Amino acid sequence: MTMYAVTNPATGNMVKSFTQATDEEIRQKIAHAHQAYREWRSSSLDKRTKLLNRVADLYEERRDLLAAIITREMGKPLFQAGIEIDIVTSIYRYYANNGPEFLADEPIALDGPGKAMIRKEGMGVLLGIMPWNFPYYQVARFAAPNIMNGNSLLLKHAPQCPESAKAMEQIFLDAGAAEGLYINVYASNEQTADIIADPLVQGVSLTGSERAGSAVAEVAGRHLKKVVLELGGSDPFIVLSDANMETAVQQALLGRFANAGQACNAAKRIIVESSVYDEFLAAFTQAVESIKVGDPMADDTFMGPLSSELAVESLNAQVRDAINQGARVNTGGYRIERAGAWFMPTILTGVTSEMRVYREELFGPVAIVFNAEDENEAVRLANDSAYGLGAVIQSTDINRARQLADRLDVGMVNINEAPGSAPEIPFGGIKRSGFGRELGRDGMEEFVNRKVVRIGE
Ligand SMILES: O=CCCCC(=O)O
Repeated sequence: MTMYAVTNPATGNMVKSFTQATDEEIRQKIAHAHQAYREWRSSSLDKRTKLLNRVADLYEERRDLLAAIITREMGKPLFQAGIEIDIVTSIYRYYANNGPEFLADEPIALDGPGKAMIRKEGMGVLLGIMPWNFPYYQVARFAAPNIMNGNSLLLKHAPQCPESAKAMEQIFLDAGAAEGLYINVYASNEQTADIIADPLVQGVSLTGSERAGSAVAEVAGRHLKKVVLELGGSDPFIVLSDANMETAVQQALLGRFANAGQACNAAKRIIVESSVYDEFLAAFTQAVESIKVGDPMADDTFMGPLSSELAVESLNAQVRDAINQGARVNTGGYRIERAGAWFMPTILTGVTSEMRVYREELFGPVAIVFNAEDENEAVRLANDSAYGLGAVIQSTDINRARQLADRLDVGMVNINEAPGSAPEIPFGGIKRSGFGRELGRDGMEEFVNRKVVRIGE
């Protein structure tokens, strides 16, 4: 079986396949990464800043080429792929510019004589396991802070992203990184477990499904390795009675249908206060029906195919289950019959707790809209989920929205903003959405040795 391959989801055709690493090659890669860490851990902060800035330059220079690679790998429209690369560039620059300050010694005020401080050092070789939905961005969130920390990295990307994985490794090499500082590895799940178990590997960061998260955490736990998990979400998007309707509709559309709805923090459950439910639903349906679905290489396409045949089959099964149990389809609701992995932008209403879509993450272009009697009912519905990643609140009364934010069981709340991220803002969730944070200062503190140095008088 060819595990690492590019299959264009717009056509269903396999374009290229890549050879999986042998066990021996993986052992060598780990040893190289460890050797690179031994040198990199004592490199100057100036050298680290220069490397990350050079990486950012190369993302800028190769923007078009890199964008075309992921459009082919996972179907993201070309202009959205370009935006992803711009965000990646800003993440590398953010850590290049702010990393040295985050790594400064922290003096500790002592009650007695002497001096003490926390110094921050790299921990060693880290493994990143990254998904296909934002092939460059997900890697940047892990790579930029950890290269700045003085760690070295092994990257196991999704089997459908071998070409972007290779392009990212090449960028590090071309930017002047020492051989072994950033290594791409085409590994199977079994080999990945062996990498986690290897004594030279100190930690693992995974962005992906709950299934992958619990498999990785289990192996990491057995071998006492630190883990960061950024898993799924079924984020609520709450529209209060005093929301600006135009903003709410526009941000719900972006929040649910950008990247064909394939984002952990997408606005998957739209919960609308009863007094504005009809108005919102009518305007939202009209907006969803105007989404331009088509060739992801074309400039005016907003939504391309889903990432793979498997993705479209799973989504279709969830939607069919809901329809069979009485959910209403306001628009869409079906697989587009043409070669490739296409699904119509869809709105479901009348969803009840017996349906799979009520509890499961919907990783595709399907919005569920709930009618909530009032604010309390909106909070109850929002929190009735095993996930706890993010939430959006739409209201013109900021005090009301802030109070409501305090009642939501999530890691992140956006008020009057579509879900999204920025290099300086920590990203992560609670409950079954995982633990740990990426981005911002918090993202640098996950895999760092906060070494205490105490000096007696
Ligand atoms: O799957 C998670 C993607 C997060 C995208 C974002 O940061 O907005």
